[in-house]
Order: sequence, then structure tokens, then C-alpha cells
Amino acid sequence: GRRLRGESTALTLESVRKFLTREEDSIVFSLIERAKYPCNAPAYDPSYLGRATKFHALSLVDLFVRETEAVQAKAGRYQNPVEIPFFPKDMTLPSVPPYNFPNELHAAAASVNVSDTIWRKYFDEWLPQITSQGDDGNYAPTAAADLVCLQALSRRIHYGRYVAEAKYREAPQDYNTAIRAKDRDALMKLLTFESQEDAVKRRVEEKAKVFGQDVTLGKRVDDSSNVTNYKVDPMVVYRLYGDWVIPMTKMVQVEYLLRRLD
Ligand SMILES: C=C(O[C@@H]1C=C(C(=O)O)C=C[C@H]1O)C(=O)O
Repeated sequence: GRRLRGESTALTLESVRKFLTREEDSIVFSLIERAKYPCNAPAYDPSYLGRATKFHALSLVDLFVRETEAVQAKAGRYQNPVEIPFFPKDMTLPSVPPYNFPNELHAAAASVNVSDTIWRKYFDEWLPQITSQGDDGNYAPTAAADLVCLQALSRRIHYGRYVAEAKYREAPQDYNTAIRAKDRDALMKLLTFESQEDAVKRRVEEKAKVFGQDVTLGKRVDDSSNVTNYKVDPMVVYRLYGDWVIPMTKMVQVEYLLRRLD
């Protein structure tokens, strides 16, 4: 039924995995949309804006993200603790009434932030794998597509705080010793579920195939046996999750748990 304003659903391993599964769609769709444009290098080149503007030494993407986050902050986006801005110091106060989002995390969550790593990896490692070489002049739509990817990836990876809280609540005694000993390896071992990771990687690869295939009338979409070209290489999405999204989500869980008893 309809959730009352501020009523929090119980934070369980099942509920957090349901959230992560739905985020897979947002991440795959955002990568497909970014792949619509070629690299468009000027969007990332600080000299493109030139020194004519007061934003010198910023790339168009830097500028676009800062300005867009400021507007979204005014619209109240960051009242939801699930959303973390990339440029928090530029935040303007919301111009909207406060919304009573449930606050299920320990106060220590505020100091768990891997936004800089996400930003760096996205532009240095992931973007070259999903875009073709080239420049079509669509720098603003390119920056807009990058921001949607960055926000989806950040939401997913930082949700590791909620996953860690759910795991802790289910068995605090299992974690307390490792937390007190600041034993990162023990915590990583406790929170790792290999079979779940394998299922996640195979599911996002499958979603990249289903969402990224060309649909032609008269041919059944579910007959993907002979589909050859996809808008984003499904194997790239599999590796993105395996090499970065999952490990970074786990790193967030460890960092959150280390602070859970502070
Ligand atoms: C997110 C979880 O924690 C870990 C990280 C996973 C992921 O990022 O997909 C999956 C399984 C776990 O190793 C979970 O247990 O669901």
C-alpha cells in the first residue's frame, strides 16, 4: 500500500538488494544514452571554455555538473540521503519544503564518500570503453548524459552504506569483534557473498543485451540468439560491475562498518 510520508521500510538484505537490482536498469540505460554520443573531447578540455569566462580552468563537464547539482539541490534532490552530490561545497540550500526522508544510517555514514574515485574512474577508465572516437559538437547533451551516469553509479556504490547497515542489524555480534579490531579483511570476508556477485554481473550483462539491442518490427525481441550489435558491449558492463561497481560498493560497506560503533 501507499507508504506514509517518512515511514521507512525495514532495512533488510532483501530490501537493499531489491534497490540495487532496480539501480542496474538506471545504470545500463544511462550508459546506453551516453554511448549515443562519441567521445566529444572538448567537453572535458579546460581550454575549451577559454579564459573569457570566470570559469577558466574548468571543463564544460565540470561546469555543467556544478551548475546542475546546484539547481537540483534547490529543488531538494539532496534531502534524500541516498543522493550524494559530487560538489558538496557548491550546494545551495533547498528552496522547497523539507521532506521527512527516513534516516536509517548511523551518523558515521556522513564521512563515507568515494565520489572522487567514482569521478576519476568514470572519465579515465569507463567512458573510453563505452564511447567511440569522434566529435559531433553535442557537448552539452554529452555532459548531461555523463551526469546521469555519474549520479546512477554514485547512488549504487554509496548504497553500500545501507547494505552494511542491513547486514549489521541482522547480526551485530558477527561484526562487532572485527569492527573493534579494525579488521578490514575480516569485515570484507563477512560481507562478501560470491554467488550474489556472480548473479549481479550476469544479470547486468543480460540487461545490456535486452536494453541495448535494435528492435525491428516482425522479429521477436526475446529471440536474441542472433543479435550481434548492442549499443553498449554487454561484456563491458559485466566488467564494469565486476572490476569497479561491486568492489567499490564493498569498500563503502567496510568503511561504514569500521565507523558503525563510533
Ligand atoms: C551488495 C552486497 O554486498 C556485496 C556486494 C555485492 C554487489 O555489489 O553487488 C554483492 C554481494 C556482496 O558480495 C550484497 O550482499 O548484496
